[in-house]
Amino acid sequence: MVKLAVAGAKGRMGSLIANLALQESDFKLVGVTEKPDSEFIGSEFSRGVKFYSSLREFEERPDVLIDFTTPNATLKNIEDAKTLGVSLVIGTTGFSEEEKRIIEEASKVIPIVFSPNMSLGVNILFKIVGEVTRALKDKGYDVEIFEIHHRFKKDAPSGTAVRLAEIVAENLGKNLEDVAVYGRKGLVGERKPDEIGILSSRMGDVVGDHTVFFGTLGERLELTHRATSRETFARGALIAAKWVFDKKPGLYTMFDVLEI
Ligand SMILES: NC(=O)C1=CN([C@@H]2O[C@H](COP(=O)(O)OP(=O)(O)OC[C@H]3O[C@@H](n4cnc5c(N)ncnc54)[C@H](OP(=O)(O)O)[C@@H]3O)[C@@H](O)[C@H]2O)C=CC1
Ligand SMILES: O=C(O)C1=N[C@H](C(=O)O)C[C@H](O)C1
Repeated sequence: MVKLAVAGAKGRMGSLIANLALQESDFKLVGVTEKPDSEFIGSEFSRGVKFYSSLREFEERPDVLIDFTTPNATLKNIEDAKTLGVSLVIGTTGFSEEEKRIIEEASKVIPIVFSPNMSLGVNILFKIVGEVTRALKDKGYDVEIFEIHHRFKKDAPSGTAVRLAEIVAENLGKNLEDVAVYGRKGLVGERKPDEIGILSSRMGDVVGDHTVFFGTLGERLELTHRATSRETFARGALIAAKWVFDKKPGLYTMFDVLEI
């Protein structure tokens, strides 16, 4: 049985993950967290499980912490997880390059699964996009990435769109920041052949749509993933928690977890 902690348990993802974990006999939910100034600290989440302000306050040490919060909160949790020897599943997005390096450093001490998207479908999309990019390289195809999310999302572009753009750039032998174009406005001139366009929309309750376009003169190929329920991410995070708890320190992705 995996002793589990869930960060940000009042949030859209945190609450779903914690509630699903309570229904699974493979997990014992030993506590959940919210912001230190939250009115819920000290109160009951469900079935005797308490809200804590940090991992350090837990009465029972968890094996794994699942974190879908904000970059600042995740960085704090990483420090506590390193001190206490707790494995991590990080689904939070919106990290700077410097913050990603901190996660990489921490993975020398504890095992970390870090993925901007825990759904099987998107991880298959990551694979396919790499393959298609290699197949169409130097054949005159423009690559553009579109993403749509709900109006409450704080970071843009989505972590998934950034990862898709990185995969395209890696497979074209480019450095993403040299070729990325984040939206367009004004007299921007003709599209350069090696640009990777990344466009974000926010509306209503869209759970998460991602499309990678490969367009040339006379045709375009569109690879789309649409999430219709957050359960797909939450179930992926729980699979990752079961997988990571007895692993050696290292930085892992859902490719490792799902063996794809
Ligand atoms: N990898 C994946 O598959 C997926 C990743 N995500 C990512 O997960 C993150 C969270 O998304 P979502 O659940 O929609 O966001 P929410 O805003 O609904 O949830 C985040 C929760 O974390 C809480 N929080 C903030 N600071 C702390 C802290 N210091 N300690 C504990 N809790 C804290 C927030 O509290 P408060 O509201 O009071 O600030 C909130 O309850 C985003 O980065 C999102 O992009 C989302 C879906 C799938
Ligand atoms: O904030 C969200 O909701 C989501 N965020 C992730 C991202 O930024 O890629 C994954 C998913 O699309 C939902």
